[in-house]
Amino acid sequence: MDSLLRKLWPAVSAIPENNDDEEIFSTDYSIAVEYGGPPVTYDIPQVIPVDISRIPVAAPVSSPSLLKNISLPVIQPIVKSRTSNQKSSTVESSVALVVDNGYESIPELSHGVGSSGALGYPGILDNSQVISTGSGVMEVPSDDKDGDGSQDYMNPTNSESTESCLSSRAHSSEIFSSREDDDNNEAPHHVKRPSIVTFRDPESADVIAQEECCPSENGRVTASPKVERNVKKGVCYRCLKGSRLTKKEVCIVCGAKYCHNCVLRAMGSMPEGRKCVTCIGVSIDEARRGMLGKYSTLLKRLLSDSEVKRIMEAEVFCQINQIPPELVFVNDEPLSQEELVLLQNSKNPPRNLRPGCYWYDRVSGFWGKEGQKPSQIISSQLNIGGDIKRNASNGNTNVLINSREITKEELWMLKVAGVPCEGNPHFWVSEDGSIQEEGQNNMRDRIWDKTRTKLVCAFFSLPVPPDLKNPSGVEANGVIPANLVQISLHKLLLVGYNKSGTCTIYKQATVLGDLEVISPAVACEYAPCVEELWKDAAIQATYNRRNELAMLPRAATYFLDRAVEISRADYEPNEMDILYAEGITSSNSLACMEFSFPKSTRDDLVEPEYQHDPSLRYQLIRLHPRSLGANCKWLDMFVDADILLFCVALTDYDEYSENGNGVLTNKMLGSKQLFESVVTHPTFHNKNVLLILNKFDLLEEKIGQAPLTRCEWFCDFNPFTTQNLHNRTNPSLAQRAFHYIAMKFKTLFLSLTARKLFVSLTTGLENDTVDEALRYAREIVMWEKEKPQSINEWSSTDIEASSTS
Ligand SMILES: Nc1nc2c(ncn2[C@@H]2O[C@H](COP(=O)(O)OP(=O)(O)OP(=O)(O)O)[C@@H](O)[C@H]2O)c(=O)[nH]1
Ligand SMILES: [Mg+2]
Repeated sequence: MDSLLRKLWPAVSAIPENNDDEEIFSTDYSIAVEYGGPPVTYDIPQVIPVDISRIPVAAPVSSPSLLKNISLPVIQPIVKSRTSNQKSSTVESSVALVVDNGYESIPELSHGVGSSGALGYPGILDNSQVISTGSGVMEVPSDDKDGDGSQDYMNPTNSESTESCLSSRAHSSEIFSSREDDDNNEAPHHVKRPSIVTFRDPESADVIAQEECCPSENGRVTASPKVERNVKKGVCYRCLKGSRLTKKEVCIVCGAKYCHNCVLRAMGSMPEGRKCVTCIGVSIDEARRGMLGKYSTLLKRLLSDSEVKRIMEAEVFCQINQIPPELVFVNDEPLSQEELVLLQNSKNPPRNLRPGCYWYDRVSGFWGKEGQKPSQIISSQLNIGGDIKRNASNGNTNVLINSREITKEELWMLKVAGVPCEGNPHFWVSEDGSIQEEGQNNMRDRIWDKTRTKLVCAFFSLPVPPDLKNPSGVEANGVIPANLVQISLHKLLLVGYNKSGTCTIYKQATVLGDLEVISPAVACEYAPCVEELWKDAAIQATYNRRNELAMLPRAATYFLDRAVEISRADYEPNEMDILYAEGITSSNSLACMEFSFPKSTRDDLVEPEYQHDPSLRYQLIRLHPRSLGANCKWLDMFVDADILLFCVALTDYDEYSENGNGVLTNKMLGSKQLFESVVTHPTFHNKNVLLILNKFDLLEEKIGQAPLTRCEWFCDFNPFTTQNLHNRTNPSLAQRAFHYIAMKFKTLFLSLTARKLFVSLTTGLENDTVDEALRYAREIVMWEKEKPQSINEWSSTDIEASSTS
């Protein structure tokens, strides 16, 4: 209820910033490793068979612009040998075809053992075919009739025409052979194995892409090529030029990024969408599934609309890019192809389905990620997956719905719907929301019939039946009635020690031109709900005892008396309203505002899944530490927060605050203590935390006069030994101090939670820095949503934050 009331309060604003030079900040490639689930395990077969029919055939290249850019192919099998003194079952040699695409000079093969020689090829290609043969063991594919290590489709006699060669091979590559040398002649299973294939872009002498291959039962190559980042961050993976600011297109398989000049050369005609030619025929990286079909401005600049459309269609619909059914687990069982088709073609299929573990209540249609509350109500009665388990959503309420123990949020929803939940009942809920207690005959009202149920669902991000969002089934002018739309909010909870700057950050956010504050629209949407809520007897009884509510700001009563009037669309604040609003939102307990990120030029710098999405809304909730209550008990209210933003003033190290008993506490130690209490609170178990180190401008002024060692926690700070400042040649004392403090918090966080802490640097008085920090928070939230769940068959991707430059 408290959160409902909070929602009614007027909003204000905020800001953070981001230091992008340090690895600990926005661009932190180790994130993927840390959050990427259990180690990936692969079974590597002794020989990966070659099936020429699987080599993708590109659509005919009809476009002059494509022809101009992709030119002609060079296909290079590379033999990679490994020393035999590696552990048993290492790969002795492996061969891959690498396709180049130019008339340009033939690169040297600095990797791989072997000699190179020309291959026959018609006309212009005669001298541009290079094949290297290995001294290691090399399996000659059955198609290789001449035994030269190449497949004979490259032979002129097998080529129908130059153009068909171009269209089918300029964009294709295939692993055609590999062999393992195992002491026992037997490959051990479920061990992480060395990469068996090295792909190499002949023009990028320093860029190596490695692939871990796993042909699955259905013949699909579920390999996850990985690009070794032995190049400078931000540069193009082909020409090695540019910076993070250079617009780039990303391969949906291996994550290689190519600049404007190289993208078409590296990706060819893209018969399966945006993949390096060496990645064609390989399943996409599941962490990039969200990118499918979302093209970038870079592509649009290079190609015509129809070409972009064709590529995007291929990317979305081609077989190899579809979700592998065996990677979708429903109630602990992997789906078959038929079950996946059934699920995806049902009337209400899961949105954005990704490989992962889900639970499905086929009686009510509730659907969610394993261990989490329901996220959607999909079609019921689908015969897919196994039987639902009691602990499917990790509920701990002793209340069951259709044999599943429900979560705390669902219990609140039932209570608001007027369902008595005493005595650990087991309810049966059908698709239309009719609810019945087990062993009782009395069928209750449908839980969705009450407006307040929908309101609670919106607040706790619980799903409502799709029909409720549009009962008529017809969209009036394409617009769904606003008050019935379930709002999907990402909640950012901002907490910090006294005077750390949370209030300033919050206010910066509401004046910040980079955010679209959408509170007025929200107020209109919720007007009918507010009215119903305000009339509710329980609310009125609570409100009548407002003198006992220490957390309720006095000024709030001014507005709550007029809650209905204020929530109306035609409400206009008078001067008194504006004055009182200031009293609510300044430093008092709690304030929240909703916003979205408008499209920004910076979007072009990041991968599509992190770009502008107008349908996504964010809520910034600023909570004062004195509102946390004993043992931070009020943090329970924020169980649905997506991320915690913890603000620390960098200047606190030599400042003291006095408690009610006159005891002085070092503010940095006070901040540390609050940090420990908040991040170890069960509410934030497994939630991401972004540490905002604020007041950097003041630190720069102060650090010269007041050494950091004045705080006992920082007693070992030695500005001359602080490492890890990467390429920064001459960091200032303040920068060293900041880095040191960040590391202290990171180490502390790791010791408390065994997780990784994200860090951002702000000067709360500067808009840009707050904007950067909020965008960084968004990326962390999005990444968390996108990342595949704990299945071992693929690796998660890294993120490159938009805020880096
Ligand atoms: N120079 C500078 N001043 C800042 C910065 N951030 C906040 N301040 C100032 O620090 C003081 C405290 O900031 P608040 O935003 O009120 O801090 P708070 O976290 O809301 O703390 P409470 O007042 O206890 O609620 C204010 O005077 C701000 O103007 C910053 O980055 N640089
Ligand atoms: Mg304040």
